[in-house]
Amino acid sequence: MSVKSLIINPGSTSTKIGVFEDETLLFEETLRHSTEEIAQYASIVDQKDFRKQIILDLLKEKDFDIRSLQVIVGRGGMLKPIPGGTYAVSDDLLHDLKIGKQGQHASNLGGILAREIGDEIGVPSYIVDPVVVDELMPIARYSGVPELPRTSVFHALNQKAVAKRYAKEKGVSYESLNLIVVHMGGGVSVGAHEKGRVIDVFNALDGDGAFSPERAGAVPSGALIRMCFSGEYTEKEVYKKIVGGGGFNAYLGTNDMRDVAKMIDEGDTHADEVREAFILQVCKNIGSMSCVLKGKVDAIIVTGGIAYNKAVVDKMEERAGFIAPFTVYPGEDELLALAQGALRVLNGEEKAMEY
Ligand SMILES: Nc1ncnc2c1ncn2[C@@H]1O[C@H](COP(=O)(O)OP(=O)(O)O)[C@@H](O)[C@H]1O
Ligand SMILES: CCCC(=O)OP(=O)(O)O
Repeated sequence: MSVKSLIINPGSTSTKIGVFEDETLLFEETLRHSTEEIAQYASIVDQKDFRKQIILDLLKEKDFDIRSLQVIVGRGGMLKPIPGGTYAVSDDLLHDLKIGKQGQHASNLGGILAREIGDEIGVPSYIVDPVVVDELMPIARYSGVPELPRTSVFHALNQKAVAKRYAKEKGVSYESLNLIVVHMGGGVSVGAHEKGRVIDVFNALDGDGAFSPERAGAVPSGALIRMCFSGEYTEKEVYKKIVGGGGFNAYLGTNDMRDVAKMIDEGDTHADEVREAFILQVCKNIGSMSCVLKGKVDAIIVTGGIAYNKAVVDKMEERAGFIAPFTVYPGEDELLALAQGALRVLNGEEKAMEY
């Protein structure tokens, strides 16, 4: 019997929704959220009803009977560090998504909404390869301050999905390759995949990588400490400068790279410089990961929404193409990867992981 699934993928700048029958996509929709729209809500959990309504409206518009679904699958969020896999949204897992065990990010809403809608219609809910999948090698955890270890927070689902897609296209196994995967979405993550494990990654949320449409990435630590203790800002205000209001938002007032491209086309030299700085930072992250892989890099895979921007990708290749050949998969394979994760469990190919 075939399985109909509803897939919910909340990102920082979008909500992506898909309905599948087994692995066949019946319909999908991506709704983009401007900074102003998101700013109306004090916290991620406060966005729940707004994002739920978008999903229910889409199903209604498609005249789709929600009761014909057998499973709801959400993108997994800021749980404790865990191995990759498919997890049922248990009470413990739901609790950790609600409190944001490792922090606040839109992906926390994936599991919360999957469980809420699943419970309403009496079907199971799952998350797959959440953003906290942790395969770091021990030495990658060192930051220089023992109380502040580096952590694995990244686009695990899509990084793994595109790496496996690349391996399949080359007719080899993911476990035989060394890859650098660059995901450029609302956040940016650059991961070193060594023989099927992400042994090092720049944390995409509030970590040490490149700036992104809405995040600061690494900032000078002394200056940040002085800002924190200046008395001019609350903790929440400083955090907002790092996550939400950082990066392109801070420099240009938009989280949408298409706006940035338009500004540049219209002759805005400041916008052009900001974009060049972004490209430089991402390429410096790629260079770092080439050392993690000791120079043995089979390919650099570029993905995420910003990978649709040819000018950005061409300039990146100009700077970092000497390391390894580039392969570009614009957007992401997350909806299908989520559907497949649940199907593997429902078809008995894999056991659901225990949280
Ligand atoms: N077709 C496109 N061309 C250029 N930039 C795009 C395109 N589609 C999305 N983007 C940009 O990609 C970023 C969002 O990427 P995405 O992976 O969809 O984000 P998220 O899932 O984190 O919300 C935004 O800055 C958006 O403007
Ligand atoms: C929290 C890590 C994943 C991430 O940054 O996702 P978005 O780009 O969708 O915000």
